[in-house]
Amino acid sequence: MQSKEPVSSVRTRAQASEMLLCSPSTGERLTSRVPSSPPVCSHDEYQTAADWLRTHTRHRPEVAIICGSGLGMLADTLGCQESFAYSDVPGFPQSTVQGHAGRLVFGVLKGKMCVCMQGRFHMYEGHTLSKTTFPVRVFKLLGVKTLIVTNAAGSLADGLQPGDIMIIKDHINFPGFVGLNPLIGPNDDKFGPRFPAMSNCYDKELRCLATEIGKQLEITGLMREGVYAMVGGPNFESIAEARLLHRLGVDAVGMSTAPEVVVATHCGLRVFGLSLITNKVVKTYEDSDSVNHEGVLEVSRLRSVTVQQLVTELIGKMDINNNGPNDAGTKF
Ligand SMILES: O=P(O)(O)O[C@@H]1C[C@H](O)[C@@H](CO)O1
Ligand SMILES: Nc1nc2[nH]cnc2c(=O)[nH]1
Repeated sequence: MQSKEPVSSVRTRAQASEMLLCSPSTGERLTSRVPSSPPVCSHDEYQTAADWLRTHTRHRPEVAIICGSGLGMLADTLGCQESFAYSDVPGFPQSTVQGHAGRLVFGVLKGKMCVCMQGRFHMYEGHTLSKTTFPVRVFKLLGVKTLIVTNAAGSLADGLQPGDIMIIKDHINFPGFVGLNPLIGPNDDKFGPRFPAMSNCYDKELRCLATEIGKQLEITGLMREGVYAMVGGPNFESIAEARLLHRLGVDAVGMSTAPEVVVATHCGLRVFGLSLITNKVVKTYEDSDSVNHEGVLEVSRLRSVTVQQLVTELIGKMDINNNGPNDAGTKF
């Protein structure tokens, strides 16, 4: 049977989800956004941000770096710096988490033009996934070829200790399993295909190069490859959740990265990712330890120089013209 509701009063999905966030008694809005994928950003919004940045800096970055919790000091090592507060860049959301400064820093590292996000956006902050990953598409429009993602994560693997560096070999995007994927919504063909493969999303050559650099820096004892799983957060894992993740073969768990990597892979960027292990995830009821964000930031800061050295050497040695297996040719 056809609905008799006039067209003007038919609610869009976005409007309906907004209504669910209103107080039933007063109609007052309880929160501004839910982390459901739509509404998505338009191509014009990415383009506006990229154009704004192009007119405000002469830097033309080839490599983009997203700094994880407490790892933002990497941006301070860029030469010939120019930086912008996220609040000044059209369309950029704001960072709300301690340890994420909220600055976009352009500069040169080992002769390569880079742009570094001193602070990322997380789904649990209330950003839509489209906004969470907004900078990645802006970087693509700016001409970036390689994305480096770093994060702080808790370890489930017995061999990974706080202070260790896990090169991300693959990820499990748990929010994606329940429909929280940044690519949901109309596909923007200018960025990539409707159904992108994710089987090569962490570039093998860059992973091997990082392992070689680890040997030169004499930090192989701290390094190994592993699988990162993204959960929604903001709470850390219950013991039953930790055990589940462990049984599923997850080596490290965090609250970011996977959406950025999905969007980067979709638009043909070559990706390298690493997790700094900041804590062991509690897996037994006898263990009285408990994780907190301050502890995460403390370990990140203690290891940030080592992470900086590894990333800097990687950038210096990477072949910028090799776009990896996901590149289907630039469309811009
Ligand atoms: O931005 P990342 O993934 O490094 O941040 C991790 C996950 C949470 O945001 C926070 C928890 O301490 O650190
Ligand atoms: N989900 C999750 N994120 C983290 N980020 C840093 N440590 C952790 C952790 O133990 N769990």
